[in-house]
Amino acid sequence: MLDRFERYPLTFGPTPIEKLDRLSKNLGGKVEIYAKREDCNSGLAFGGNKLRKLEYIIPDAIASKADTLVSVGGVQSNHTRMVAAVAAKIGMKCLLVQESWVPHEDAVYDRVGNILLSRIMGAEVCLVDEGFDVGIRRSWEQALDEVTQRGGRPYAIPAGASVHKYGGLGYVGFAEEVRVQEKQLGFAFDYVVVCTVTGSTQAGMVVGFAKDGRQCNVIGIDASATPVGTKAQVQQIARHTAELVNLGTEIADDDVVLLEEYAYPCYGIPSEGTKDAIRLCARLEGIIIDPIYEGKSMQGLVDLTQKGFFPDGSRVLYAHLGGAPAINGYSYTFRDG
Ligand SMILES: Cc1ncc(COP(=O)(O)O)c(CNC2(C(=O)O)CC2)c1O
Repeated sequence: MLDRFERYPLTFGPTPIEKLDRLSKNLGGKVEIYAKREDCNSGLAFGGNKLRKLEYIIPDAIASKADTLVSVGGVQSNHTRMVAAVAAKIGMKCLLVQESWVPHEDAVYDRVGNILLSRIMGAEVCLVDEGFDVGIRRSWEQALDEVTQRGGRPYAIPAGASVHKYGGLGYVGFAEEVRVQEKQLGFAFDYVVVCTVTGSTQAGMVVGFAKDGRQCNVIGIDASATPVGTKAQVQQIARHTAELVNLGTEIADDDVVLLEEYAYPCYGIPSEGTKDAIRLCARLEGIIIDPIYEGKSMQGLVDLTQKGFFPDGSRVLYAHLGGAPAINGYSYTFRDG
């Protein structure tokens, strides 16, 4: 599906799929839970899902003769950390807008984790007091202008690299990769569970799995707490990406399955259920997930399994998209473990 698109290698290659035996057993043993470890996909600054997306965006950045990657996220954005890492790797400058997306309680929230890593990697980090939104940000547009006014040549990467014209391609590739691994495993997964915020991860999966009719088996767990806007963005990106790769079939609104009930209390703040899911995953599988994103998709996976959403015998693939560094901004939240 992606043969005609240039890919700039930023990852180690196919990410491993591992069976989560202890978690599966703890949840009743009727559903087989596996994880695809996108969090271990690269040596670039702890990796994660944005690098799979950026592999299809960076060729365009290089071809445009840009000298500065410009992007945006919350203070503990994984996306901006990965943009900083890629800029360092390919020898470009990096300007990051970090907005106040999270009403955090931790005194060191803007000094540890992802934002610390971005600073160490040499990105210019601008804290902007603007609230959360998955769409195009005025602060980011102003940053693009700023680079131009300085005589630089900016390359625009929107939040999560999602509404970028190539933003969905990486996770079309994810689906292609899973199909190859399924042949090796000798079975096909019945469901894929994925965290959704700016939308191109799920959108790419929907398009990629539409190739074999499994688009509705991609279960998006909303972590934006703005589900109407996020779902619309996933649908828009999926339709655009389907055209780009000549899918040959329409992506219908209902092809995007987005569950809203685990995003509470708001973007970036974990509920007790989220914190329990983080502890369960850590204590049963030694796998670290974060309070902003994967903690909420794991909360969804646990709850859905416990209430019988997946028929007995289902094989469920949990996409671990990364995000662990952000947990350092939640030390107060987890002060009791
Ligand atoms: C670890 C992790 N898991 C899932 C997601 C959601 O992916 P999408 O934005 O493609 O829907 C992010 C995104 N993070 C954003 C960021 O700024 O880091 C784009 C919001 C993520 O980092």
